[in-house]
Amino acid sequence: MAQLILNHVTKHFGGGRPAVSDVSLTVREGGFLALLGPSGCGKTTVLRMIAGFEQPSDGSIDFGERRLSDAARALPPERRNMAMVFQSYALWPHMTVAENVGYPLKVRGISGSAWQRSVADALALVKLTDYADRRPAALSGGQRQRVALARCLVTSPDVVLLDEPLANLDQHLRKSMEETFRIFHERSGATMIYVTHDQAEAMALATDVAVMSEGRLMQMAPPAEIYARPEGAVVGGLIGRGSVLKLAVPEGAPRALEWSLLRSALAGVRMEGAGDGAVRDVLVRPEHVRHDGEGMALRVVSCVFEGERFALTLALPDGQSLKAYGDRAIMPGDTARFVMSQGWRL
Ligand SMILES: Nc1ncnc2c1ncn2[C@@H]1O[C@H](COP(=O)(O)OP(=O)(O)OP(=O)(O)O)[C@@H](O)[C@H]1O
Repeated sequence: MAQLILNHVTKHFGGGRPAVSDVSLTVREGGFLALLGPSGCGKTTVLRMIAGFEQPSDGSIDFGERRLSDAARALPPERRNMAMVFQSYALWPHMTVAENVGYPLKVRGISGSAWQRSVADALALVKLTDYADRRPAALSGGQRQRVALARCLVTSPDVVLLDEPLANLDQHLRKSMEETFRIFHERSGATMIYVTHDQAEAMALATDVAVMSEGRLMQMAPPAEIYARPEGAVVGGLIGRGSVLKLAVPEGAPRALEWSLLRSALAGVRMEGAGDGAVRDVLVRPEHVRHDGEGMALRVVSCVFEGERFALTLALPDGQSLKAYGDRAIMPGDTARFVMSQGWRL
């Protein structure tokens, strides 16, 4: 096993902005990297370059000491010991579950009891032992995705690439599949790279989260770190459900902002050192906004019951919108007092 290293990787498909622009990152050995970002930001292109389906226009991709590709040459996909799981599962409809799972072994000339054993182990891991003789058409979406995972497991890949593998499943199934992915990752020891639109999924599964925007890597960090200390408005707006506010914050203020400072900024008080151009992006998490008699009076725009709490949208004096969580309903249109216990300067 080794680290997967992308070194200043760029991909042009011709004309206009590159699909991927100067991306450098290292996936730790056995790590689980979630690649997150809005549609068209280049996530799939990064994955396809790692798999070997696309070649970088510039930069290089290494696995440990081994050069996988650069602009001059590229190792073909079948010589990378990687496996890719797609949104569409890509199962053979005429083969049984066991035959689908064992197909990559057959291609490698493995048969007989070695074949049986590997297929049985892989099916056991994804809890599909009893489904070995079924055809894919007789399986649910989640079961099909587990067959695709088992098929990728039999070859003991160094790297598993997953392109939105849960996109076609309902919310409940996604949760249980997350657990399957976690077990799969632990047992296989493979490095996993997971492309998703869904930040909650990324946070739940990954050891590291990389956020891309317009072909560029904006930030890469462990989930708790990227949540607590996002860099810039794109990452701040994408990770979690916070509000990115435009506030006049004094030059030299700390990144973590306390209520006293936030209150002055909200009240439009000109602070020492805050010139006209000192409006900055400040992230405020809904869990840091609480109903408090000592707080600032804000108008409630909406109040939605989410089961374990109420999700509120509040209007700041200057019209900006702020999300908050509460433990009781407040009528839209009413005014209540709120404190923001902390903010984060992006
Ligand atoms: N084969 C191709 N030829 C030309 N342009 C391409 C090709 N593949 C991707 N692109 C362009 O590269 C950009 C990045 O695409 P990519 O599929 O990597 O984004 P993505 O982040 O995976 O998006 P999504 O989340 O919608 O799948 C897009 O503008 C896309 O149109």
